[in-house]
Amino acid sequence: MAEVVSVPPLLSGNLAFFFDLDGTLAEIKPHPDQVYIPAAVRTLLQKMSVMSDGALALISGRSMAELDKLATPFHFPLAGVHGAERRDINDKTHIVTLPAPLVKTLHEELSVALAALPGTELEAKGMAFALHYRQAPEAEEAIMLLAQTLTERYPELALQPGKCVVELKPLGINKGAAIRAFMQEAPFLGRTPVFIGDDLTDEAGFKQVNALGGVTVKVGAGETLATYRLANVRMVYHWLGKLTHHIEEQQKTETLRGEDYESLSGSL
Ligand SMILES: O=P(O)(O)OC[C@H]1O[C@H](O[C@H]2O[C@H](CO)[C@@H](O)[C@H](O)[C@H]2O)[C@H](O)[C@@H](O)[C@@H]1O
Repeated sequence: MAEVVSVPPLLSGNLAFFFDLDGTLAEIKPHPDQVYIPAAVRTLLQKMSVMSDGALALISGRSMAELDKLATPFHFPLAGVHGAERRDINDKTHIVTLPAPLVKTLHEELSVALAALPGTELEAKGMAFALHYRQAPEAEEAIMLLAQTLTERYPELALQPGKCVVELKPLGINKGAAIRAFMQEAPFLGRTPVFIGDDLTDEAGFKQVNALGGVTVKVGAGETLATYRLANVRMVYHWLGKLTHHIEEQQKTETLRGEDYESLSGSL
């Protein structure tokens, strides 16, 4: 386990940015529908995307449809549902599905089971299901047992715990694999990956980015494989603001140096 020492430095070089959403770019809310990314932060993300030639992607447990709504009016490369859905820089989608009969059976079975646990909520995402218990913390054990039973019964499934949620997702799907896929393609290829996340689902991303020699940042408390830490979502916004300014200044300096070089070569 890497020792988490400090806030991340202001980074330089050719960077590729990967951002988790809930708990990183947006504050955790009582209900998933209440979440938003402040307009100023969305604009900052677009600016960072332009500065990195488009090498910025959102990597989330949410569906891509939800990510697009939350990022509006901007359109970023995306990995949704922990990587089961991916939209690359050319808008090509890469989707991992579960067999339709299994999705139907799971939907029916989970709907009945959660109806018997007041305050819990089922979020159906096509190839994955989130079993929320934020409004019913007393149901945590029952939810976990239900998810474990289903993953044992259906080997196509994997269990993904999170903040007041347990998810069922296709086996082999994780954020690390999604980041690896992006890093094999332009404009991400050859850049240094930076990944910021807050939850257990982000650990696979941290592991992958560490292996690629990148920069990993955990938001909030808890054990992690990330190298750096930011205390909360507000600190993420603050750091992103400073980093964007820093990169902008660096790029201005490089442009000026390039112009100096051109005028010097012209006068020779
Ligand atoms: O990978 P992420 O972008 O962090 O998405 C993880 C899950 O986020 C959502 O649930 C979580 O956030 C909700 C809103 O703050 C909160 O009410 C809930 O308790 C959290 O578990 C989302 O609903 C899930 O689909 C995502 O997988």
